[in-house]
Amino acid sequence: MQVETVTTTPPAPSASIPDVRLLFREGMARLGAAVNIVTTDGPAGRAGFTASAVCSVSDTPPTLLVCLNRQASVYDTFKRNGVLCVNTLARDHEAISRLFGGKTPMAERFASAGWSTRETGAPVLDGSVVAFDCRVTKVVESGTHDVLFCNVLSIEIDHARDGLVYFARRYHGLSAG
Ligand SMILES: NC(=O)c1ccc[n+]([C@@H]2O[C@H](COP(=O)([O-])OP(=O)(O)OC[C@H]3O[C@@H](n4cnc5c(N)ncnc54)[C@H](O)[C@@H]3O)[C@@H](O)[C@H]2O)c1
Ligand SMILES: Cc1cc2c(cc1C)N(C[C@H](O)[C@H](O)[C@H](O)COP(=O)(O)O)c1[nH]c(=O)[nH]c(=O)c1N2
Repeated sequence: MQVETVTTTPPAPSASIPDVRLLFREGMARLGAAVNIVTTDGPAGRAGFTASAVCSVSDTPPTLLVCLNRQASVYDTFKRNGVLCVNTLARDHEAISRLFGGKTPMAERFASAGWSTRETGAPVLDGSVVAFDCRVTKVVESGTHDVLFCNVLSIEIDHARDGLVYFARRYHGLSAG
């Protein structure tokens, strides 16, 4: 896999940083976001985690980004495989979001649902609202996270599925109709 990596310098440690961190999280808790299971498979094996830090970058070429904490257990697997699928969750997917967002063993996470594959081999979740099958083309390190820029190779949409958002540290359903 050939990816460009850009590194930013983190701010110098300061006694006030823990307060800023808590305030930042408090603020971000009020910025509602779709919930996704981001998966990968390949030479490094299969892995997946719950992610709300996912967003559109460009439609030409179709590009989205995913922010992944470098301390996450799945980090090395994603880094080595270089492919991923963003599976956007539906209203009835709260339990699987909790499984992939906790310290659950990987086999148990994947045993909880049905999966298929498209171009990259990354697992596509049965019943997702939309699934974006992607190749990672660029990685930017920023603070505790890597920002993964992803070229979207194929998209599967289910227009009938209700959505799921995470707001104020709770899950909320969204009507599709
Ligand atoms: N972007 C992320 O890495 C991210 C996002 C959501 C939740 N989480 C993790 O899930 C757990 C529960 O989160 P919660 O939302 O219920 O409460 P929380 O108070 O830990 O987080 C509130 C909000 O802050 C942001 N946030 C949390 N941790 C972050 C991190 N390490 N880096 C950047 N942004 C972060 C997210 O937008 C989150 O919804 C925590 O362990 C949290 O770290 C991580
Ligand atoms: C609603 C919600 C949203 C997110 C997360 C959690 C939850 C509950 N987590 C945390 C991530 O899912 C978690 O670190 C791992 O799946 C479990 O940790 P380990 O895999 O055991 O390290 C998370 N992590 C991350 O690196 N980027 C993200 O965007 C998010 N978003």
